[in-house]
Amino acid sequence: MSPRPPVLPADLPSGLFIGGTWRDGARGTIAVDNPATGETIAHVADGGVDDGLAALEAAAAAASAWARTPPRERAEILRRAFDLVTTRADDLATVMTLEMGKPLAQAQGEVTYGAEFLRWFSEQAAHISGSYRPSPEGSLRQLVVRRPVGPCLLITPWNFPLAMATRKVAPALASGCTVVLRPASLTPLTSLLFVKILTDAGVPDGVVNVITSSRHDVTDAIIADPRLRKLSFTGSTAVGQQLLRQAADNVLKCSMELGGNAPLLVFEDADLDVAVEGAMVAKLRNMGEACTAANRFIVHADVADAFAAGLAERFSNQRLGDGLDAGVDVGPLITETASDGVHALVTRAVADGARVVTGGEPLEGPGWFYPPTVLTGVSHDAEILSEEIFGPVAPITTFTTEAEAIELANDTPIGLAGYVFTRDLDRILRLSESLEVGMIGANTGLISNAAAPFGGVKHSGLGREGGDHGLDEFTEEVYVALPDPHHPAVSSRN
Ligand SMILES: NC(=O)c1ccc[n+]([C@@H]2O[C@H](COP(=O)([O-])OP(=O)(O)OC[C@H]3O[C@@H](n4cnc5c(N)ncnc54)[C@H](O)[C@@H]3O)[C@@H](O)[C@H]2O)c1
Ligand SMILES: O=CCCC(=O)O
Repeated sequence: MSPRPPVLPADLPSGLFIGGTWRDGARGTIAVDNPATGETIAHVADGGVDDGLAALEAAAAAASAWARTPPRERAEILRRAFDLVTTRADDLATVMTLEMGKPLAQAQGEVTYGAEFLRWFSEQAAHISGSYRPSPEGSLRQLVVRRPVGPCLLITPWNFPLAMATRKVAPALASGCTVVLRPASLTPLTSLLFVKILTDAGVPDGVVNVITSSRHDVTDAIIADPRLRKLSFTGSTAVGQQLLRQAADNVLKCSMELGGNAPLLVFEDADLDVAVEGAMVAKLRNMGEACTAANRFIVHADVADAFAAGLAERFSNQRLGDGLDAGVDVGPLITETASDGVHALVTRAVADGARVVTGGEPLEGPGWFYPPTVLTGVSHDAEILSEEIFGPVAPITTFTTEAEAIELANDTPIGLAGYVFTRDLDRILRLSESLEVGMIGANTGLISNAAAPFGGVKHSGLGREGGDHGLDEFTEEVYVALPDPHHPAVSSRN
C-alpha cells in the first residue's frame, strides 16, 4: 500500500473485498488521479479474472443464507448503513471530490442523495409481497411469491461514485441478493469506503464483494458464469449494448441505466428566471457530467435572446477551481480526453455557424478545466445536438410551435430525461405524453430522488432504479398453481 495524502480517511481500503477479506489484486495496482491537479492520490488493487471469479464464488456461497435472512434484519442493516454513511458524509465527500473533481458542496449533496437509497430500500425490504387469487374459471388457486434473483454483478460509472453504487447495492441487499460490485477504475475509492461502511453496518461476509480492475476481462468472465443471475449496469449506451449482447448468452436478468441527451424546452410563456435557474442546475450539476444533464436547449424564438443572455450572465459568474477550495462552483472534467472531447464538439459547432456567448476555451492546466459555455445560433442538425456533451456547454437552438419543439426533442435514439419550462399545466400534461423520455422535470432542473423511478426509454436503457418498483429489478416471481380446495376431488381427501 502506498502512503496517502493525510486528507484521505485512515481506514480507506485499497484492496479487493472478497468473501469478507480485503486482498491484493492479481495484476498489481491501479493509480487513482485527482482531476484538479493531475496528481496520483492513491493506488488500489488491480483485480484479474481469477479474483473476479473468486468474488462471484463468495457471492454464490453467501446467497442462500442471505436470501433467508429475515427481511427485518436486512432492513436494519441497511438502516445502519444509512446512518453510518450520513455520519461519515465528510469523509465520503472528500474522497469523492479528490478522485472525481466535483465541488465539495456537490459531493456532500451526492452523499445525501446516495444515502437516501439505503434508507428508502431499508423501508422497502420488509414489504416484499406476493399474491393469492382464484384463477378466472375457478379450477386453481394461484399463489405468486417473490424471491431474490440470485448473485448480481453491479457495474458503476465514475460520475456519481457513491449514488450509482447505493442505487444498486441497496435494492439488491433489500431483496436478498448478494453482489459483486465493480466500480469504475477512475473512481474506485468512494466505493471502497462505502463497502467498508457496509461491513461496519453488519453486512455478512460474502454478501457484498468488490473488484477494482483496469480491464474488462474480469467482468466478461463473471457475465459468462452460470452462477451469475443478474447484471445491473450504469454507463454509456455503447457499453450497455455490448453487455446486453454478452448477457444474452447466459440469459441474465438485466437493468441498464444508459446515456442521456436531454432536451430542455423553454416556451414563450415560461417564467424566464425559473427557466434560467432550472437550466443552471440541469446543466452545471456535476460540471455537466450527468446522464440527466440538459444537452439540447430548445428555446422559443421570442424568448431565446433573453434566455441566452440570462444564462450566459450566470455562467460567466461561476467560479472554476479545485473542488476542495471554498467557493468553487465548477470543478474539473474527469480526464484530459474528456476535456478535449468537449472542446472538439464546441469547435465544430462554431465552425458550423454557432456563436460563443461565454466560455468556449479550455483553461490552462494543471487539471482539466472547461468553462461554462453558452452557444447560440446552433442549427437543428448540428452534431453537438446529437452527441452527449458530458461537459458544461449549453447549445441553444430555437423553435416556433409546440409541435416543432416536440419533434426536435424526440429527434434522437436517446430517451433518458427532459426538462420543460412553461406556465401552462395543460401543456406540461401534453408533453408528459409526447416526449420520448423516462423522466421529465417540469419547471425544475433537478429530478433525481430515491423515491422516484429513475430510468430511460429507447436507447437510454431498461428497467428503473429507486421508486416503488426498484426491488422488482432484483426479484423474480414464482407462481405456484394449487387445485381449487372446494373441488370434490380435493375436499373428499380431507
Ligand atoms: N442512466 C443513468 O442512470 C446513468 C448514470 C450515470 C452515467 N450514465 C452514463 O454513463 C456514461 C458516462 O460514464 P462512463 O464514461 O463511465 O461510461 P462507460 O460506459 O464508459 O463506463 C461505465 C462503467 O462500465 C465499465 N466498462 C466500460 N466498458 C466495459 C466493458 N466492455 N465491460 C465491462 N465494463 C465496462 C467502466 O469501467 C465503468 O465502470 C454517460 O453516457 C452517462 O450518460 C448513465
Ligand atoms: O449521471 C447520471 C445519474 C444522475 C442522477 O442520478 O442524478
